[in-house]
Amino acid sequence: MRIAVPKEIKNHEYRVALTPTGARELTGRGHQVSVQAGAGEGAGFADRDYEAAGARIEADVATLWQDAELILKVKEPQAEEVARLTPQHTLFTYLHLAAEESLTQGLIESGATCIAYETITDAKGGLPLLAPMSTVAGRMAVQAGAHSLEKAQGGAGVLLPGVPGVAPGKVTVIGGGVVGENAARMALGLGAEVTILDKSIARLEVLDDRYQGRIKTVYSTADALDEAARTADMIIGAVLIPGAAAPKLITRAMLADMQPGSVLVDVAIDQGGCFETSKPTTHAEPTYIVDGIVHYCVANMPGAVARTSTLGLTNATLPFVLDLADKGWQQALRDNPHFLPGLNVHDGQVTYAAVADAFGLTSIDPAEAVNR
Ligand SMILES: NC(=O)C1=CN([C@@H]2O[C@H](COP(=O)(O)OP(=O)(O)OC[C@H]3O[C@@H](n4cnc5c(N)ncnc54)[C@H](O)[C@@H]3O)[C@@H](O)[C@H]2O)C=CC1
Ligand SMILES: CC(=O)C(=O)O
Ligand SMILES: [Mg+2]
Repeated sequence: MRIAVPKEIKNHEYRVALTPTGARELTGRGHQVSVQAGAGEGAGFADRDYEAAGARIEADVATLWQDAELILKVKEPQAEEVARLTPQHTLFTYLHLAAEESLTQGLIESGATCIAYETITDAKGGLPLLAPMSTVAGRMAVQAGAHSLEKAQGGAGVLLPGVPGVAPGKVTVIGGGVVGENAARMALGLGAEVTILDKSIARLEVLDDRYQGRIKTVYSTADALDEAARTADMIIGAVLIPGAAAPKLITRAMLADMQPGSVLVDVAIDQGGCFETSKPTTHAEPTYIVDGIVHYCVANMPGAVARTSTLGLTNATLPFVLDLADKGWQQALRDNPHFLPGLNVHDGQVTYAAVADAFGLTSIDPAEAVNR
């Protein structure tokens, strides 16, 4: 198979979808790997490292895309990348389509086969290609939020651990999955008072057992959200309904109940965000203020720690990449029921129901697409 690895072009995105180690696995099986010149630089991989792994370096981005069958990326395609997609391409990357109607439309019109990392499942009910980046983003959320609490950033001037004689700051995490647990762990490590809200009792049981009362667990209701708004110095949004647009859990009206200079960190922004006042920001300008509340809404948080993130992400994606290369997308998805829900768009049709629902489109069953 002819495989292409473009250089990521989203703002301050330094990850790359394939390491030289991964390239060596692919070329060793007889596949042709072309890597855009400089694609690995931000993650610490030089062109010569890919060449040593048997890959070709391609300087011309148009040629790279035109020659490829399988395109490996990290972030959802940007407009100029969507324009390069054709029916010959299988695209494997994060897509987060429910948050972006124009991207969804662009992929439909491209005719390409588009498989999302974030909707692939595992036998334990998890999302194994989202989890490593959720771990990174959860861990970063507290450091981003703590910085945002400083006065120079518009924050309330609260130091999360407090000092002897001064109580620690309060952090509430909404959604106790991978992002939420990792954020809570970091906040706990900093000495903050930490509460996790979740709709899943089973998940709250796991967290309660794991942290033995050091983290408060609360069933997520409108009352619990009101209480969080009134009391928390920092609220971290970490909910997910796989593939779907995030529910808006903190409304603009609720900002009036928050202490001025409190911080909202919306990690769920890649699925549209779980605060009404959230809008995607970039690492170049990560925060903005609404009604005195600092908002941090970077949609590619792991891109800032590209070395760690690239290694973590590609450990998880490589087995799926090898399957796509060896078998082609149809057979690979037919053979693995957990790979199948990764298919989001094929041949002009949406194949993931929650994405279609977000925009009032119709979808077809991915099983129908792979058996055509
Ligand atoms: N901004 C960024 O750079 C990144 C964002 N993310 C995003 O973070 C979000 C969370 O991801 P994960 O932690 O991996 O998901 P997860 O599936 O592990 O956890 C989500 C949790 O939210 C809970 N939940 C769902 N609806 C809820 C509600 N109404 N109230 C309270 N809890 C609710 C679920 O029960 C689950 O425990 C996703 O949107 C993901 O795409 C992940 C990585 C990077
Ligand atoms: C999951 C995601 O959006 C990211 O890693 O950028
Ligand atoms: Mg996005």
